[in-house]
Amino acid sequence: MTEQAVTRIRVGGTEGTAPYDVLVGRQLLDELPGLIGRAQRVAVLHPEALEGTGDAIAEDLKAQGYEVVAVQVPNAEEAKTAEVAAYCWKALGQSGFTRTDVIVGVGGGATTDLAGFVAATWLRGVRWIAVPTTVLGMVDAAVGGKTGINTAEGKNLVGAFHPPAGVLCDLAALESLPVHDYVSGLAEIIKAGFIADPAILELIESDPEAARTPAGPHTAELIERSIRVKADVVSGDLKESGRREILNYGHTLAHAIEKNERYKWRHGAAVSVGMVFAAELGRLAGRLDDATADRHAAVLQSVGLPLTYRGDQWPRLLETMKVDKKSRGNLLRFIVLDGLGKPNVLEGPDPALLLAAYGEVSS
Ligand SMILES: NC(=O)c1ccc[n+]([C@@H]2O[C@H](COP(=O)([O-])OP(=O)(O)OC[C@H]3O[C@@H](n4cnc5c(N)ncnc54)[C@H](O)[C@@H]3O)[C@@H](O)[C@H]2O)c1
Ligand SMILES: O=C(O)C(=O)C[C@@H](O)[C@H](O)[C@H](O)COP(=O)(O)O
Ligand SMILES: [Zn+2]
Repeated sequence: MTEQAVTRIRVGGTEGTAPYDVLVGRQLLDELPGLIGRAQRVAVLHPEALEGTGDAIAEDLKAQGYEVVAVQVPNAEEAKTAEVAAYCWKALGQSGFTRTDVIVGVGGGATTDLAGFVAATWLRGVRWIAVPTTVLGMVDAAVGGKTGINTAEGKNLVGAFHPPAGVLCDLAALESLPVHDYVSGLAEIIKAGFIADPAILELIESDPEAARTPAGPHTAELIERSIRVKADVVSGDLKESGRREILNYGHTLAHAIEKNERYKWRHGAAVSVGMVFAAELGRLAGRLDDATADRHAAVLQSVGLPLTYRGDQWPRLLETMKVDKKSRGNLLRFIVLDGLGKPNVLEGPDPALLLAAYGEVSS
């Protein structure tokens, strides 16, 4: 039997945190005990949709001699609440979970955001390992140490920077992912293309239909390139004091849409609309050329991502955007492009410019 190739991408340890590796390949769960090390207890957090996977990992770890605390959480954004975090803290407390024990988050970005947040807060911080099972989780959410939950007032408003000890991206997991969720993850891949690695856009544009499935010829390359973009950025700026803000491209509007939809829209779908808006904002501000701005809608639409949102919701969206984490006091700040692969900040745009840019995505 030929050995499967595993790609290892290092995320640098900055700001007092340890470096770690993101592994991309197949049959990676054998790596888990090595990352867990000498812990006595391991809490395996997984969503309802991955009950079978969660159970299999738990059984495997028990066979290796660990005491396993299995914690099943709701699917998707329903897991990113203070109530679910409290449920997880209770499970840890009742099992006697100590500072040398380890949390493993298995699932999409919602689950790993929650698992990381529980790890960041339990006993003021325990080790955790991410096992992302969605495209979006692999290329973005599980990498970089942003962890958190939502509140009624907005997306990811409570959280902590708490990098994982390792990230295992087992491409086989993507085979059970519904196409809607698979495509949602492509939005963050396309984001990486626009902000830093245009080769990503070319790969998708060469065969958009194939990009929609894990069987596509470029799946591993798209995932690895996007992880490299994220790893490069967060390695230099863990706590978002500067360059890391570029990863928020399209997110100012996206998070407002998600809140407006009571977190029923997938994050990637909202980011897609948010990037069309940000591209138009860049164009209207005189910073982005027409061809690159138009390329956004073209590539996003080609894979089946949405480009529009309700026109009548603009006043509510604008209100929500004011509590975006990039805002400073009353100053709204957006990431826009000064050209392909040249992200930059646009501060305090004229409200008329924002409204005009919203016209581009308004349905
Ligand atoms: N921390 C970060 O840096 C960061 C980055 C990007 C996104 N995010 C967050 O990630 C979240 C979105 O993540 P997502 O798109 O992965 O969605 P998700 O976690 O909501 O998962 C989508 C659905 O797929 C199910 N699922 C997961 N893996 C599966 C599999 N292999 N087979 C079948 N079903 C599966 C989940 O249970 C859920 O119902 C958002 O909350 C977003 O804010 C965080
Ligand atoms: O890692 C980052 O930094 C990002 O901004 C990546 C985003 O894709 C991600 O959605 C992140 O969770 C948004 O963070 P927030 O600080 O705007 O809540
Ligand atoms: Zn995102």
